[in-house]
Amino acid sequence: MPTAAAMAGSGTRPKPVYELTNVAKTYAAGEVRALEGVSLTVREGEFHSVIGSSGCGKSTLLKIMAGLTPPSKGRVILSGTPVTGARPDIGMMFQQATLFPWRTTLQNILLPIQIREGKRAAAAARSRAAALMELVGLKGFESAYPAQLSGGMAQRAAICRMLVTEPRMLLLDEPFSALDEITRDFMNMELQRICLERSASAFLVTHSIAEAVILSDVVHVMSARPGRIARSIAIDLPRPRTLEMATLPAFGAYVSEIRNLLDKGAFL
Ligand SMILES: Nc1ncnc2c1ncn2[C@@H]1O[C@H](COP(=O)(O)OP(=O)(O)OP(=O)(O)O)[C@@H](O)[C@H]1O
Repeated sequence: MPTAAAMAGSGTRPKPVYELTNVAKTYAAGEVRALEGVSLTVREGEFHSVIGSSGCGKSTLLKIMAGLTPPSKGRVILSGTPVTGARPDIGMMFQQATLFPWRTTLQNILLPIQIREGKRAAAAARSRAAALMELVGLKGFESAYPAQLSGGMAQRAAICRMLVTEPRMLLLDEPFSALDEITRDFMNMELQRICLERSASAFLVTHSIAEAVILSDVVHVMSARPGRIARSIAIDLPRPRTLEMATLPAFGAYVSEIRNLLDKGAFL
């Protein structure tokens, strides 16, 4: 399968999904400049990551893209229309699974549909939710409560909840950072598989350079506050990516390039 970077070079570029132009954000009546002049384009089926030092504005960027907070300046377009609030075509996932403890796993997964379309629509989506649970290895846990799930299983349930509305765009804020390394690697490969199967686009906030490189078509390196995109690096490794690719010289070269940029952070 050609990489997104290779497709970009061949002139058959997929359509833009997200287009951010000169996005800026200030907090505290302009006292805190969190983001400045952020412009980027995520195309159909592409996986992008953003990496940068703590407090450089990564989560702020994701919240703006999700329509959870407005930019102070600039434009955010998703599938041709401005993002002005929460949208059904966006799926989000955070560091904590935040499942409701009094609802079963299946009921938690169906919740976004119940909230948006009511109980009848949620009931009609049960078989879709069950298929998703099978896809992520949760078959048989439909009636289990969150307290009966391991951390990895709870995150898998959160993936199902994110996907049940069939979003084309996934926004991910360090979704697996609370998991142990082995589970995290496994979940990242699952995430890739799901994105490839559904041609979904994704935008991931991470602190892990290796995670960003193994998953992404493009890694955006942010400068220290106010966060700007210092460099966008196209990762030209074939898909599907495998964990073994971390031993390739090209992988090591990307990791070193990003680490060097981050080390110079304040001067970018
Ligand atoms: N609601 C808010 N009010 C005031 N300042 C805020 C608010 N939210 C974020 N900030 C500030 O904006 C800056 C960017 O915050 P943000 O959470 O986006 O950074 P981050 O890169 O995601 O950090 P981390 O990697 O530590 O999670 C920080 O200096 C933070 O203190």
